[in-house]
Amino acid sequence: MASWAEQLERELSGRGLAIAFVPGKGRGLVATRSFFPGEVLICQEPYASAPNKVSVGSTCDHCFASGKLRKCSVCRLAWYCGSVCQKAEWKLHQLECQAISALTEDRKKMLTPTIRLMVRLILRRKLQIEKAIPSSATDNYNLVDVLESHISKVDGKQLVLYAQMANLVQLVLPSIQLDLKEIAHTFSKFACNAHTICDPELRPLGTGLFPVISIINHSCVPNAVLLFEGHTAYVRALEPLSNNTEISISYIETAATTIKRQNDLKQYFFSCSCPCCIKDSEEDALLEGYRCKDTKCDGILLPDSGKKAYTCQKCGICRDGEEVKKVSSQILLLSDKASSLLSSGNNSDAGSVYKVIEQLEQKLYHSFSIPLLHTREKLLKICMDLQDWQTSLMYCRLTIPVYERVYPPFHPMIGLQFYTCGKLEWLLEYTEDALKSLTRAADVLQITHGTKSQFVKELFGKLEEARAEVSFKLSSPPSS
Ligand SMILES: C[S@@+](CC[C@H](N)C(=O)[O-])C[C@H]1O[C@@H](n2cnc3c(N)ncnc32)[C@H](O)[C@@H]1O
Repeated sequence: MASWAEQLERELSGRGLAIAFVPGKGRGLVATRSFFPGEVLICQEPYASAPNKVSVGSTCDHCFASGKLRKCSVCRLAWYCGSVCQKAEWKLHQLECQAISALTEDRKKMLTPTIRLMVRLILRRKLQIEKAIPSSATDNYNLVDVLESHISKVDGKQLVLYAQMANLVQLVLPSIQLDLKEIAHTFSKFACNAHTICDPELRPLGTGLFPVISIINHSCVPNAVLLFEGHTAYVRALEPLSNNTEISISYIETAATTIKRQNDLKQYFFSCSCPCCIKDSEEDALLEGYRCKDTKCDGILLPDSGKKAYTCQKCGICRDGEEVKKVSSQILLLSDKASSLLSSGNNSDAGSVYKVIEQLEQKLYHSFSIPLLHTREKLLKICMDLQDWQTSLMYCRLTIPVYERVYPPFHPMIGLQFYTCGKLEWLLEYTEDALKSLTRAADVLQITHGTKSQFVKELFGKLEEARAEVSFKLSSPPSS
């Protein structure tokens, strides 16, 4: 019988994929035929998954769907959207349920999503070993066994934490004799291999381990994107891929300076050398850059030594370092106030403070700067929550040119922002604008999310409605 590795190789080859050793990166996934933009390269259900804290009770433990859910009456921790999911999880949850129910209330509180992910992983492996549930070429523990862990590079403090977490897992599963060192090692694998399961609008729902998808390496300018339908992970091509191309996805938020991106990648123990990370720092200066004193100039400022002054790289005008420092500290002070208002649920007052911050940031930063973008994103969310559609639309429109600058053309964030813009325009009866925005959204999202997803089908429906409305308006005689 073929080994699990040969079976996996065969399975991948049938899909036009192969595992290759990529210098400096370890294993990687490579295309062995061409793929078109939007084509699914690979899809996989999680080997193990767990909802995050916010999603418990609002997301089905099995399929990650939201809606009306029913709680497991025994452990009172697991939630399911219906009997199909409850049945699909039953053999695993039965063991999990017994373990959780035996815990004291204090211990139950220690069941973080990561601990639960580990418990479910161990139980799944046990059930597969006992052949109580099936395994396959892409669904077996051997794939988890060979995942990169970087355990030798993990610092002492983190190792202690992993050891404590392993002890806790043993307390949850007292009937299974665990190798605590191996469990700590597996926690380290989670850190560089687990993926955040998101809904179609990229809101995080939980964490999952998808061991075949984990073979895909990172790039800040990826040629593929990982998204989810329910709990199933889909990797789609973002551009035409030819034979022998290494497939890459992004592990992090890429709308950030190189320093920030490299910092976010630290948990994966590598330094990215993608084209975006090795090019000169002009783009970085723009992303975190201050604006020129001349409001008509769109130049970027670079600091002189000692940051006593900042000089515009376009017109040469200088901005005083002290003035920049003063505005920056005003913003910092207000940001603390705004975020504490926001976390106490006072959206209206938080919105007022963020509006002041946005005004100050407009004076300080270049219009493409990331801090200004983030403030406008917060204001968009707050105004949407307050149902202030007109102001929401204003902030949404302001973010789009920045998104188009900082993300590649087929990035889900661009599609989603056009979608939000289109829905707001539709609501405010700017029908022609809505049609344009929804069309732009559909162009991007049918590549990133696929034409068959419910989310894109709904978008197509709205687009049809907007098209019909615009052509009706054009064909109706103007009222006298
Ligand atoms: C999710 S795994 C990807 C598969 C991995 N290469 C393997 O051999 O199993 C993440 C790990 O792959 C490596 N990696 C991913 N992207 C990389 C890149 N762009 N450059 C160097 N190493 C990378 C790092 O070791 C990282 O911790």
